[in-house]
Parts: sequence; C-alpha cells; structure tokens
Amino acid sequence: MSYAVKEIFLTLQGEGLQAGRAAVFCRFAGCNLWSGREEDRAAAVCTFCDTDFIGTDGPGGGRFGDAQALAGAIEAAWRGGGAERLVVLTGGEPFLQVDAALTAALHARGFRIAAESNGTLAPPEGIDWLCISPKAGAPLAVSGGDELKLVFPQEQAPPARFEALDFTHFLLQPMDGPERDANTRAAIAFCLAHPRWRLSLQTHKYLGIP
Ligand SMILES: C[S@@+](CC[C@H](N)C(=O)[O-])C[C@H]1O[C@@H](n2cnc3c(N)ncnc32)[C@H](O)[C@@H]1O
Ligand SMILES: Nc1nc2[nH]cc(C(=O)O)c2c(=O)[nH]1
Ligand code: SF4
Ligand SMILES: [Mg+2]
Repeated sequence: MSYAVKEIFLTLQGEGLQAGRAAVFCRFAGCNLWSGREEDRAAAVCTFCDTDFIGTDGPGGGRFGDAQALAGAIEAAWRGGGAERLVVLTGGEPFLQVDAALTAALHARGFRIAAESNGTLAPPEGIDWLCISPKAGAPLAVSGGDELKLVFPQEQAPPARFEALDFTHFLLQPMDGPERDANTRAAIAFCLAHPRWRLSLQTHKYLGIP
C-alpha cells in the first residue's frame, strides 16, 4: 500500500480532550465527503470544511511507497524522546488510506496513535485514540470510540442523535466560518444546559499555530 500525504507537521493538538499535547500531525490527501475544490463545496456532503487536503504538496507531504517509509517520516518530525510519542492521523479522511501495516509500523516506533475521522469508514486495527466527527447527511459506520466531536450547529445533526452511542466523551466544536462567534456562544449555552457535552475549541486557531 502506498500513501498520499498532504503534510506532516509537529504542533500541539488543538482540539478535543487531548488539546495541548505535542503531536506529529499526518494529514492524508483526499476525502470521501468533499473533493476539496471550492466549486464543489455547495454540493458536497460536508460543506463547512476548514482544511486544504488536496494533493501532496504541503510541508513534509508526498507519496510514501510503504508503511515503513511513512512511519519513518513521521518519526523524523518528532522532537522529544521516546516516551510520549503521539501521532494524529487526519486529513482529509484518514481511513481511506490508514491500514494495519501503518499502525504496526508506528507502534514499532513507539507512537501512540490518535485519529480524526468523519465516521463513515471502519477504523483500521491499532488506533489508540479514536475521535469521530459525524457529518449531517453521511451515514455513521462507527458506533463507539474515545471522543465524539460534533461540529455545532448542524441543522440535520442535533447532538441528541448521538447520545446513545458508545463514546467516552461527547464534545461540541463551534463551526468555524463567518458565524464562529455566534456558533461559539450557542455551543456554550448548549453545554450549560446539557452537561454531558463539553466544549471543544480549536485552540490552535486562537494561538496562531498550525
Ligand atoms: C479537517 S477534519 C479531518 C478529519 C475527518 N475528515 C473529519 O471530518 O473528522 C478535522 C476536524 O476538523 C473539524 N472541522 C472541519 N471543519 C470545521 C469547521 N469549519 N469548524 C470546526 N471544526 C471543523 C472536523 O469536524 C474534524 O473534527
Ligand atoms: N493544532 C491542530 N490541532 C488539530 N486537531 C485536529 C486537527 C485536524 O485538522 O484534524 C488539527 C489541526 O489542523 N491543527
Ligand atoms: S469530512 Fe473532514 S476532511 Fe472531509 S470535508 Fe468534512 S471536515 Fe473536511
Ligand atoms: Mg484542522
């Protein structure tokens, strides 16, 4: 299996329960819910994406011929020692490409593996922290995980729809875009009224880091 990767970079996890942790981000190219082209956005299943995941031209990106090559590039981006190694597999939709060979190669290099997925594809073996972010209009193929991080608000995907699923943590992440401030206020109000849900801010955007 070869892998198409948009970019590989070291930063702090900005979102969710693990916010603030140093991690290597590996952003896979391509998604099954949007082509990534602006002219296709309005007709896409997922219309609010904040990410450029087209191609392999970002920092550290490229085509990697096998799992060892990609795991080696991820290891080279890490700066700390061996104990706390963390990689976040994202995209695009990482589960179009991530397989057991890659998770085994990362584990062999001492990485804990987190993944950010839209929940439409079955996770491969070996994910240690599974974050699922459901999209209205896209059938969920995953019924549990570590965190369910719902971008809020999505008219056709109210939080109550997900509360019976088998996730340890339930988070609302205000939808970024022109209405971000209003969406943040609405998410705060929802969490105050429904304490099962926690607020997830995209802290990297406030901090000006990748
Ligand atoms: C770019 S996606 C890549 C992973 C996967 N395709 C997914 O959607 O979960 C990474 C995270 O950013 C979130 N996200 C994307 N666009 C957003 C926006 N405009 N505002 C807030 N969160 C957003 C996604 O819901 C997901 O949790
Ligand atoms: N700092 C930082 N944290 C993140 N958490 C999830 C991200 C993503 O795009 O999947 C992301 C990202 O792009 N940057
Ligand atoms: S599913 Fe994820 S990567 Fe795909 S368009 Fe939506 S937010 Fe972006
Ligand atoms: Mg992002």
